[in-house]
Amino acid sequence: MAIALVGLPGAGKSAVGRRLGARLDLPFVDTDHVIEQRIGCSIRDYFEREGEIAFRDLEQAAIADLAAQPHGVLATGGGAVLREANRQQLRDHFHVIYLRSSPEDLFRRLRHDVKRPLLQVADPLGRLRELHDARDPLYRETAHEVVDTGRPSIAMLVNIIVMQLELAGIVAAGTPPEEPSD
Ligand SMILES: Nc1ncnc2c1ncn2[C@@H]1O[C@H](COP(=O)(O)OP(=O)(O)OP(=O)(O)O)[C@@H](O)[C@H]1O
Ligand SMILES: O=C(O)C1=C[C@@H](O)[C@@H](O)[C@H](O)C1
Ligand SMILES: [Mg+2]
Repeated sequence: MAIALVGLPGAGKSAVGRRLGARLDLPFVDTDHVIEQRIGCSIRDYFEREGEIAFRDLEQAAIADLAAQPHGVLATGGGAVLREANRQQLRDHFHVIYLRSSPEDLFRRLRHDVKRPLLQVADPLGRLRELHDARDPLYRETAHEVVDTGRPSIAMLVNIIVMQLELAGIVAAGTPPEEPSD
């Protein structure tokens, strides 16, 4: 079984994906980590040194490799849907879930973050609004399901996703629920 999470930076793809993988007893893979292992430095440093297009090429190669053997829970980078080739690979080989978040919620979560290169600007909330407007249609086009992340905790989101996967017949019913620890 192969599940991919898409959504804006801070939507919870890594945090939710890791716990969803543990819950379903599936390996968890984060494309950002795969890329960092390949380049041997942080994405932020690579962005600064080589630029966004070089990063997007690496991201496309990583997604193509992962889609060739789809298995487990995949957290994609926030910009993975920008390229048509990635949207198609994800849609064709994974059950794709869009973790939708408002720019305001994301800003609250990420305002002290220094790791996300696209948000190191004077007006990060404005930047998140632009990213949301530009990418929301692409996330929707890629995803088989949309889950709103505004109110639920990470543990609740895992429970909601598992319930939806059970209803859709993608995982067997009856997986014990996540403890609400956050
Ligand atoms: N539903 C939520 N409630 C509370 N905190 C959350 C929620 N979702 C994510 N967070 C927190 O927000 C921060 C960003 O989450 P995470 O790193 O999982 O985002 P991401 O979607 O993987 O972002 P990126 O695309 O930049 O990799 C983390 O500190 C995470 O614990
Ligand atoms: O939203 C984006 O374009 C990005 C999100 C991160 O996950 C990384 O993939 C990178 O920082 C780019
Ligand atoms: Mg992440």
